[in-house]
Amino acid sequence: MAPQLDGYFAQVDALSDSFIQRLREAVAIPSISADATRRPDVVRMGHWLADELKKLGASAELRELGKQHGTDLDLPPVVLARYGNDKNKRTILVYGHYDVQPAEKEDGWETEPFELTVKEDGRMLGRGSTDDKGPVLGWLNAIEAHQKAGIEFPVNLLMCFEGMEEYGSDGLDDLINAEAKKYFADTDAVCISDNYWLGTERPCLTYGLRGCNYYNIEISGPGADLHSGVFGGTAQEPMTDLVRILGSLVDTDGKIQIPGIVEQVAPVTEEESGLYENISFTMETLHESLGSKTTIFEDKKNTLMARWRMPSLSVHGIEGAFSGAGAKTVIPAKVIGKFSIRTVPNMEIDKTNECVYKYVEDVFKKLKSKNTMKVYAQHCGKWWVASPKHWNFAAAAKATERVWGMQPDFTREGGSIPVTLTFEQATGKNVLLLPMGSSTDGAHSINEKLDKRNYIEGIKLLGAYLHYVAEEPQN
Ligand SMILES: C[C@H](N)C(=O)N[C@@H](Cc1c[nH]cn1)C(=O)O
Ligand SMILES: [Zn+2]
Ligand SMILES: [Zn+2]
Repeated sequence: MAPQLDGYFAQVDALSDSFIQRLREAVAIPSISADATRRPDVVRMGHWLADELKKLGASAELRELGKQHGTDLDLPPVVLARYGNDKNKRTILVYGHYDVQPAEKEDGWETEPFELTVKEDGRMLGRGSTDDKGPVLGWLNAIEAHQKAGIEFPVNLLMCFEGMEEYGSDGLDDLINAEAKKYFADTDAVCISDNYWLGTERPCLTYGLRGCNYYNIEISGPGADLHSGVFGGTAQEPMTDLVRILGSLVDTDGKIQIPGIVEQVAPVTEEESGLYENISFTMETLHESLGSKTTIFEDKKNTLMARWRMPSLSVHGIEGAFSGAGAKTVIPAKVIGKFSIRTVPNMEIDKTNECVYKYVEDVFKKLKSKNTMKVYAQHCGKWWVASPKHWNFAAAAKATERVWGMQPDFTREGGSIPVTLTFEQATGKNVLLLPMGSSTDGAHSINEKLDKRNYIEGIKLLGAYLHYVAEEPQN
């Protein structure tokens, strides 16, 4: 089956240094979507990607999305591209994102975050290496290896790469819905490479994601930041109110304290209960990727369920608060607390928001503070669960066996890719998540990396998947 694959694999190996160089160039562009001052870099990254695609002979265009919600800031463009237009071939739509999370060397990075550093043990450190520049470039590299090996590309490839995924995919839903019957009209299936293996050895195919509702709690009082020696004890402090509210949202064991949240969660079925034991995941691997043994649960089943099919609430930070080294005796005048809830079936965005607003307002009222409080959702994306019983998954499973020599685990993911559900609903086609990186990659964290082995074998996997897609019979 898929006889040309050996030639393709040999070409990927031969081109591996230039594929790493392509990733180095991409990592060097600090395309941080959450930081407005970096917006020109995000835009530059979109242009760089479109140019790389054009050099490979793809037709690529930059689609503007208008202004960022509630601001005067232009959103970065979406890169839409097509490679191949043969009516006798299947058409696969792939999605990825070219924006990254913020990163500063001072956060504790071993290396400069925006300089790809390849270590002797094969770790390729750099912001965006695994999330999601490595996987996005995987598709481009697969095209190039086919061309250089003189092997016919097995499918038509449609590509949609956005620059706001790490900030709620602002504006993308509208574009996907508008293009469903136009640019994406001949899509037969969708593939997204933007998540991770559960461990470091066994690859996986993913059929579910949690959603994410992201909240701000704004508290203000004094007209300006104050000297705590002069005003401490005389003014009510926004920060004091905020930490009391934030501290009331969730307990030490992750139990969400907001009424009406866990009540929405779908009950565990008997069939589902048996699923977890067969997944290759150990608490030791979790400790390795966590960098500590501070887990809430001691066993695999409860841990996987907590990640995949239960909601969680995380407190992320406080805008406006003193957070530097040393000791600053300031009373901040206005602080914004940030937290999010990862949502699961059958939670609803609006119902969850109502529960959060009511709870936060009640807690604030009980504080009897004279300060002003505002709570609102900054962005919300829905959870997604699909059926892995589809030729799209069958092709990916065969490709995994061919490249990695083992069957993949079928997993769900604790993270969120807000547009997955939009693609499924807008195109009416099956969506598959086919990860490249592993559990120790540290996406969103310091020292984010992609192992060279996962990058190079991952490029082989993406190409092999497309060959098996071309061979797979209709369901
Ligand atoms: C799984 C994916 N690589 C990812 O990191 N997604 C982000 C997206 C996001 C940001 N805000 C809300 N969702 C994530 O899961 O945090
Ligand atoms: Zn991310
Ligand atoms: Zn991502």
